[in-house]
Amino acid sequence: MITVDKLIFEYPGLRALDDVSFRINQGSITALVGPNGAGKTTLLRCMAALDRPVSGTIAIGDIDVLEQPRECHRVIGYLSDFFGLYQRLTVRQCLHFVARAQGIADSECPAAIHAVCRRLHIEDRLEMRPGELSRGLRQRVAIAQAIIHKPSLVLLDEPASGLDPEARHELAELFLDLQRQGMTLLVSSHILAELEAYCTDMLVLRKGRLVEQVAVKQTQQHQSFKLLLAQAVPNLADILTRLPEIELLKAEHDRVAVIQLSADTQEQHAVLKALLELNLPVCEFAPATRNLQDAYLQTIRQRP
Ligand SMILES: Nc1ncnc2c1ncn2[C@@H]1O[C@H](COP(=O)(O)OP(=O)(O)OP(=O)(O)O)[C@@H](O)[C@H]1O
Repeated sequence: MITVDKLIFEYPGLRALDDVSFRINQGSITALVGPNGAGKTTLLRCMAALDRPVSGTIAIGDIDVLEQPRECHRVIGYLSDFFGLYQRLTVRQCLHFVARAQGIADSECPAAIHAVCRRLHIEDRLEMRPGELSRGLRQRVAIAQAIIHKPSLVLLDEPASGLDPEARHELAELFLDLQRQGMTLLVSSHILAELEAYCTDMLVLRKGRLVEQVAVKQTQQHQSFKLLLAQAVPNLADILTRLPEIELLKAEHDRVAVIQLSADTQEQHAVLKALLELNLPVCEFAPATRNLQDAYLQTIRQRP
């Protein structure tokens, strides 16, 4: 569990983080979103023990980040929004340097480099210098540097910026792979459409304040379904609320509804059968995915 409590950070004359509190579950992938200047980079830097807040606490498991910055660096991986790579070193030398700096024994470095390069599909670039690589490959080397010591929490600031759609897709796959290995990820990004593919949670920052924390993925026991009728049926909401297996979340114009059902597919089939037996002209009955971009825009517009 990562806990941030009542965090305040100030640059001279500017409060960049104002009483920010949240919790992140282990094994989650959380999107950190918000308009330019909202405080995302500042928050990530504080969590990485690179900047010191005025007040508040940050805990990564049982490590107090402000009190134990060195211990914190051992368990986190951090990718800065404007990362740099040593231009005169080869990829292998860059990774060896970072591995040693992270305290990996010299004799264990080749195995650590091999493992991380295999995961990031850059094994064939080890003897090249960063200047000879495309932006997407340089990004991979930078991520390899950030995770070579197998951190439990990875903080990534705008990792997808400047990447083409294919590279962004591969990045999403990589994040899911890291999650499967047991890592927790906090990813700041403006590309909301893609965050949806891998995020379990979303934190929305605005003007230094946390305005929303959303669980993006549905719970295991229940699933939201969208129901669309070919034509309107009077009192649709009343008809649906009478069915015991359904929890009505939303009904509009007697024609569209969002309902919550059991995640059990047999029970979902039984509900569809019951709807048809009521002679409802169902033309769409499908899982309703929560649109991250809509949720974000709604949040940002709602708050003054
Ligand atoms: N070194 C600094 N000195 C003074 N003010 C700063 C400094 N760095 C950031 N700020 C200000 O702090 C606020 C938060 O900046 P931050 O970079 O954390 O936002 P952000 O959400 O990451 O923005 P973006 O999406 O544009 O990267 C902004 O108003 C910014 O101008």
